[in-house]
Amino acid sequence: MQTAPAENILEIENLTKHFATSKSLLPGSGRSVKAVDGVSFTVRKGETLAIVGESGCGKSTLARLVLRLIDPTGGTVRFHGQDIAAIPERSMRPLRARMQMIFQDPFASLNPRMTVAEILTEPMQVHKLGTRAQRRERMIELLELVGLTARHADRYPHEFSGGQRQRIGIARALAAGPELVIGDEPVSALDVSVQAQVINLLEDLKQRLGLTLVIISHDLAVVRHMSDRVGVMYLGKMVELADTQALFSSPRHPYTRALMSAVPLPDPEARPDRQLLEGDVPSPLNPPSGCRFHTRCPYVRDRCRTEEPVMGANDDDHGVACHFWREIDALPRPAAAAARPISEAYARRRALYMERRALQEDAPAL
Ligand SMILES: Nc1ncnc2c1ncn2[C@@H]1O[C@H](COP(=O)(O)OP(=O)(O)OP(=O)(O)O)[C@@H](O)[C@H]1O
Repeated sequence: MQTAPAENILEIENLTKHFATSKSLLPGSGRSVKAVDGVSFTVRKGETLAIVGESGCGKSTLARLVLRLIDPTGGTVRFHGQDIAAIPERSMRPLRARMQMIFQDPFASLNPRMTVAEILTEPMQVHKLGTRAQRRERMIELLELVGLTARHADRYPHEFSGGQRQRIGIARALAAGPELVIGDEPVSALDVSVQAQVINLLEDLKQRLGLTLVIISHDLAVVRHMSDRVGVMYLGKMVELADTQALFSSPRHPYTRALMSAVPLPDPEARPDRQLLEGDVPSPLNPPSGCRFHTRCPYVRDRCRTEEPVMGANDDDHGVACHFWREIDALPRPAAAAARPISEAYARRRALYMERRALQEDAPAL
């Protein structure tokens, strides 16, 4: 018996955002920041999809485009089949309740002049949900859902710790009952000891409320722990998309391979063959021709300089935008951090680290 394929909650096709620079306003100058440049992928109902990549590769812009917080330059974003990139703002309003965002910085994203009760009831008011009494009741429910209590309702954001503020940010995102939640670096501003608690909370809420999550992160450990699938971005392009297990055990794109081998491990002697990327990420104002990664790729060939590789879904659902990934895959693999068998020493230190993290003690750096 065949199982039905998972329903797609989002279908993103050829999504593009070029930001005009002051120079590009001059006719014919053509200078714009190609922040997101022809990205296509789907998000399946109930999954956690992570988007990873270095700073400036376009992750946050992608998140904002998906929620239509900014308008795309081109492409489509279909939410349950409806292209939200094309509809007027007024038609977007009811959809906003169904798609919400958790921001990176819980210090900046909560209005310091509002009480927690006001912060959490505001989205319900905006979306005209329930009576005043029902909203108050729901606000208390939300607090309890994220591990706070009714006692916290009349306090102001500055009275909370970073972790508690992020819990309030999560409760606010859940207030209008969304199906899709996008977390833009949801734990990267938090202390390591608090990160694990917030990650666990997000996973628990996802299960209990049947949410679909998209997590934007540069932290491969967070991504590996939380996600079902991972998309890797480089300079405005998606270069690889695969199940988390497949991506970490056999990364195909030279960029993904390098990204993973750059993850620091506790035992430096265990990784003499670490593959470091040379040079800086080129400017998105003037990205390289052909494959955008060719200027830093250790396997570059002539074709890469002129012809752009396109990511097609392969038979096993592991997409990669590289002309030569098959040949590269057949070469001896540089020890990708996540792919190598974990040594006993590393496993012991990792277990100790996780234990301390759970106990909220000062954890030694990994
Ligand atoms: N409003 C804007 N105007 C002009 N350029 C922008 C704007 N927003 C983002 N950019 C540029 O677009 C590119 C992608 O930025 P984005 O914030 O999406 O990257 P990111 O991967 O999320 O990086 P980070 O992790 O540092 O936030 C960067 O070069 C950035 O400078």
